[in-house]
Amino acid sequence: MSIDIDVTHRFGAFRLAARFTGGAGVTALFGRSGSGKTSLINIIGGLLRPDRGRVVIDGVTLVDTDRGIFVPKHRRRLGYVFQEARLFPHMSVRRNLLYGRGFVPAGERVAVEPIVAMLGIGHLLERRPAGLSGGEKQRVAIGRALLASPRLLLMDEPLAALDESRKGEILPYIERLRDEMRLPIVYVSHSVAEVARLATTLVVLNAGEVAAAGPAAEVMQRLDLSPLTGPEGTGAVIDGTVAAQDERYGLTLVATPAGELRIPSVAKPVGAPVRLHIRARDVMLADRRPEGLSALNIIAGVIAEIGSPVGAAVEIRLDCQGVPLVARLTRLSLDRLGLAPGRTVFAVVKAVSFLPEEPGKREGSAADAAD
Ligand SMILES: Nc1ncnc2c1ncn2[C@@H]1O[C@H](COP(=O)(O)OP(=O)(O)OP(=O)(O)O)[C@@H](O)[C@H]1O
Repeated sequence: MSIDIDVTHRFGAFRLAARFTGGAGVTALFGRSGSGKTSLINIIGGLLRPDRGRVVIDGVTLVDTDRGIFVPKHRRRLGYVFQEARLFPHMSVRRNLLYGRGFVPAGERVAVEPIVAMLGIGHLLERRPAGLSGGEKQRVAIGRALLASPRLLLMDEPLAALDESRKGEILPYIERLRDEMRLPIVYVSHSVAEVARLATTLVVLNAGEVAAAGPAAEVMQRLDLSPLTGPEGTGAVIDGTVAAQDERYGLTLVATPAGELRIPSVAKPVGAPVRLHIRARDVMLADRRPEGLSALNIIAGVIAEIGSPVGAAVEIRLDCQGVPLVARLTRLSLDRLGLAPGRTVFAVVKAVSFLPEEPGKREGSAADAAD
């Protein structure tokens, strides 16, 4: 699977000039409001015809302005999920689901039952959209998109209209599309927590241009991007696997190349992949291995980079056996500890800082009072 985009488009004073490649998994388009995310996903979906450029999905050219190619949207075999579910109010959930399927050639239709089961919407089939919760509507919208047998799913802020607990309800389903159905997804978001959890490839947009694009873990740790992600956004993404469950204390041990980390329990079997997002503000540094701390995770690492100070704060990127970690300290602490690139330090991360299964709650500080 490959996504190959190189387009320019002008709306008055705004100029979109974006070039990036994506592949399997989730390609997240991330950026502030007005950075061009929706314009870009609309160009991929065929809702917007770019002034110039090319859109090639899996070797199939959908747009090539030089060659006069513009495949209309209904012939692109793409699924679209918007911020609002946009279901037909007069139709039952079942008829909504089957709507897009009618346009798919008989031999290429996917079975309805597994998708209904995967999204947990079997009990809703005879209901009308008006009676459904926001999260249920979005699951139906995802089902309708999947039943159109798309080769790529486009999701434009699919969680933005939902409250925090509904977001947490939908995210595991999107992960299942990515991991079990292996459906490539282009996902627009301005939420760092969502991107950290879902993205395989991360494309950061700024004022219509691509500021960075690449594997999510690599892009997330870049200190030079923190003006775009905001102080809440900087952090590291670590991919690990479940090593053990500590049921007595409600913790999960996650194996990473930097060592085992303890996080609040996740309901996954031993060996299952787990992605951890550790925000820079949740990481403290010590110049020797601390003792007698309540924090459960102490990770040794070497200072790889010290970012440019912003006000009192400075961000520091560590290399912990190949695993990145970003810490935000005051400039005062940096000087007091005499930190410099190449020095070995110990990062202290409270177990509750991880909360990998509930990214919606990560935005706040609900967990900050505990260890
Ligand atoms: N149809 C249009 N006509 C004129 N200007 C437009 C049109 N669509 C988008 N724009 C402008 O293009 C810029 C990028 O908009 P776009 O919706 O792509 O950004 P975005 O990153 O998706 O923002 P948001 O997160 O707020 O949805 C904005 O300045 C917007 O006002």
